[in-house]
Amino acid sequence: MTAVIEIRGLQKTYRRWRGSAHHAVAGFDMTVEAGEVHGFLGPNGSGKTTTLRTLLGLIAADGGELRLLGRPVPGALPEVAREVGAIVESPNFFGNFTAHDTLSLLATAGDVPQSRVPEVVELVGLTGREGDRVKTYSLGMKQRLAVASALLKQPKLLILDEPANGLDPAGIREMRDLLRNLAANGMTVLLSSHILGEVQQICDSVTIIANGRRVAAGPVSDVLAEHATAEVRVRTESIEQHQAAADILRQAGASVTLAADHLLVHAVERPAWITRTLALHEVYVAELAPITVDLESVFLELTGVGAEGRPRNVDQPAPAVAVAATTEGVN
Ligand SMILES: Nc1ncnc2c1ncn2[C@@H]1O[C@H](COP(=O)(O)OP(=O)(O)OP(=O)(O)O)[C@@H](O)[C@H]1O
Repeated sequence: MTAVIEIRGLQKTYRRWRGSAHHAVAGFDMTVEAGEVHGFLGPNGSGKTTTLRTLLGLIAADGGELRLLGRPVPGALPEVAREVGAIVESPNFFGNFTAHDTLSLLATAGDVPQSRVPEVVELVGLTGREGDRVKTYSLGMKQRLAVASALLKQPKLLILDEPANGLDPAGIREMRDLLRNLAANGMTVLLSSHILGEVQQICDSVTIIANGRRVAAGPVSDVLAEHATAEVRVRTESIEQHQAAADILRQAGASVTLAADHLLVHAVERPAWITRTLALHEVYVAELAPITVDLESVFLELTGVGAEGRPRNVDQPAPAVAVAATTEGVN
């Protein structure tokens, strides 16, 4: 596979009021392969927008290497910009314009043939509503119009910062279908998001960031498997047997927690072993349920902050301290 986005050792420091330096991104790596939908996750203030803005040349990095579609940026941005569609800041559309007027104007400004307008309207599912004024649109429709505007130039890569922000469940679902549809047509999508259930459903792979450092990366299934707890919830035929069952399993070498109405057996490789071990003592299992791990619990575990104020888990070595802070961040 070919990497469409490569970030190595990215550093960005903002100079704050009274001159204190804030390392918003402190040596960060990310790789997005062609054709995948990649989720970029992190808590508020972890450095997602800073990373995306640096990648798009909207602010300058203080260190590290960035490549888009194999070309170094910001140097090659003039050549690759046409192949990258991005919505990093919420776009403001004129409420009195229709979606068609809006896209037509953007097509003219971007030197894109007008024939592309109905194509993108269809791609984002606005066909039939393109003649309505934007001020009559729901938030979800405005987001889809934003995606349509980013698709005008037929980019190979689409970068979206929090595309589902503020959307209701129906809007989130529409956005999910839209992104999956784009990916099915060969587009690479990078989306930053807080909506972890959605990311788990849409994305092939993820990068998780906390305090400007990467804490996990890889295919969603691998990240989940790495952090799977391999716990099994067990209920026996009668609740009175739970203490006896816990004793049997402990004697056989398992680690067991006794809860009010079930047992939790930790680090189990083969749940069938529990059934067999208990049956040998004539204790029969009524429920045997492996506890599944979801992206939300992994995210909370990985981005949790330890006593010293740093993320508990960082999967990259500590970088050299960022070079002198730039001035974009003065506020
Ligand atoms: N222009 C700026 N000047 C100073 N500090 C900034 C500036 N922009 C961002 N920061 C700080 O850098 C850190 C990273 O911010 P960033 O916006 O990249 O995070 P984020 O992960 O996108 O957060 P959110 O999910 O809330 O949008 C935060 O502590 C933020 O306060």
